[in-house]
Amino acid sequence: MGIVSPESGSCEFAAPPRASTFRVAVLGAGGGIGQPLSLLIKMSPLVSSLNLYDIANVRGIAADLSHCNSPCRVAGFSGAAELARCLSGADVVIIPAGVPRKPGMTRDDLFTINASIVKTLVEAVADLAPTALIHIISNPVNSTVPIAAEVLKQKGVYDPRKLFGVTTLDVVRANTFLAQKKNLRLVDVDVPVIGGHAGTTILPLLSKARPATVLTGDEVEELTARIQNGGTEVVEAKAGAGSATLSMAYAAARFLESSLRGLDGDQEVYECAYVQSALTELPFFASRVKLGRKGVEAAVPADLQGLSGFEERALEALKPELRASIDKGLAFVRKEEVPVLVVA
Ligand SMILES: NC(=O)C1=CN([C@@H]2O[C@H](COP(=O)(O)OP(=O)(O)OC[C@H]3O[C@@H](n4cnc5c(N)ncnc54)[C@H](O)[C@@H]3O)[C@@H](O)[C@H]2O)C=CC1
Ligand SMILES: O=C([O-])CC(=O)C(=O)O
Repeated sequence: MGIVSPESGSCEFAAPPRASTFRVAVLGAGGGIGQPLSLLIKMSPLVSSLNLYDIANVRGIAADLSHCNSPCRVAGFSGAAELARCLSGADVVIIPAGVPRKPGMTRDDLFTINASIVKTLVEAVADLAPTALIHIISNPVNSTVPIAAEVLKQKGVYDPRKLFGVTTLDVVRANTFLAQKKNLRLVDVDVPVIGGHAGTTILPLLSKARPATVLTGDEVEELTARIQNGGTEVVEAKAGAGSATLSMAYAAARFLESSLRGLDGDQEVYECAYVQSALTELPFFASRVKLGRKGVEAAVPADLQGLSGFEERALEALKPELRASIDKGLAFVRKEEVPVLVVA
């Protein structure tokens, strides 16, 4: 629509709308992450339809959000009987359904409950939105992503380019903590984070940070530990009231935006994510990936080349735990005996 400029009286045209808009479903939308994430998605110009699903009642949340005067249409679906309608036509399905940690728990302690939740939800996605991108937030991500992959394989619809464990919060924390430590302009900072999403499997590559930053050995160790323990820092501060929700919603919204830009044909869209990977001997691994029209276009091997000695050692050290978490997820779906996982 043209806009008449009061100064010149001429008719100017607003920037053309983007080529595409997308349909997004959030499963677990009533929770601590689901609600603020849904608000951020409602604000996205790339999203035309937002479907909220939870076993709890989300109709009120949907009604509330729908009053925001952004164009995205919002609908709420509560209870398993409404899941099919929620998923129908989705381009991206985001899954933050499941229980969060309490102080003293590891992410792996959530496996008992969350593995079944993720399995059931991904079975429905496989049946009803088999071509959608799937963003898994539910912990333990190191195992829930292999669970999802195995479910999709058994259903005959697995496309490894479309399944992601959301590790963006690790990058968000790494950027924030490094910028604070070295007094950098936050907007310029970018730290790739590889490996997985639990304790020492989270490996920030500070030697690859942009802008290039000189850090002492002690600074690297201190920053690495803080990034690895970022989740626990929040769990302890919340003292029994859950884990990170607002920063996670922010991170998940960023990852969604990047995924949608990729789907929309934007070039040079990169994010770190936990995906099926051939970068190491581990079948799933978080690294920087290029996002495109079909999801992951390629993993970026360059980040793993020329690591510091500290990073090399940390990478080798994380592999046994990450492999055990992957095997535990796969065994759960294959109904094999679940291997015992020892985590710090
Ligand atoms: N990937 C990451 O970086 C992060 C992952 N998380 C994980 O995200 C998950 C959710 O955390 P919060 O939102 O804080 O928990 P929450 O307990 O506040 O919300 C979870 C929601 O899931 C719903 N839910 C449970 N079972 C369901 C099912 N079968 N179908 C649909 N909805 C279901 C619940 O009703 C609830 O509304 C946890 O597993 C947590 O560990 C949390 C922070 C960061
Ligand atoms: O720590 C947790 O349990 C939640 C999480 O994954 C994070 O904040 O990184």
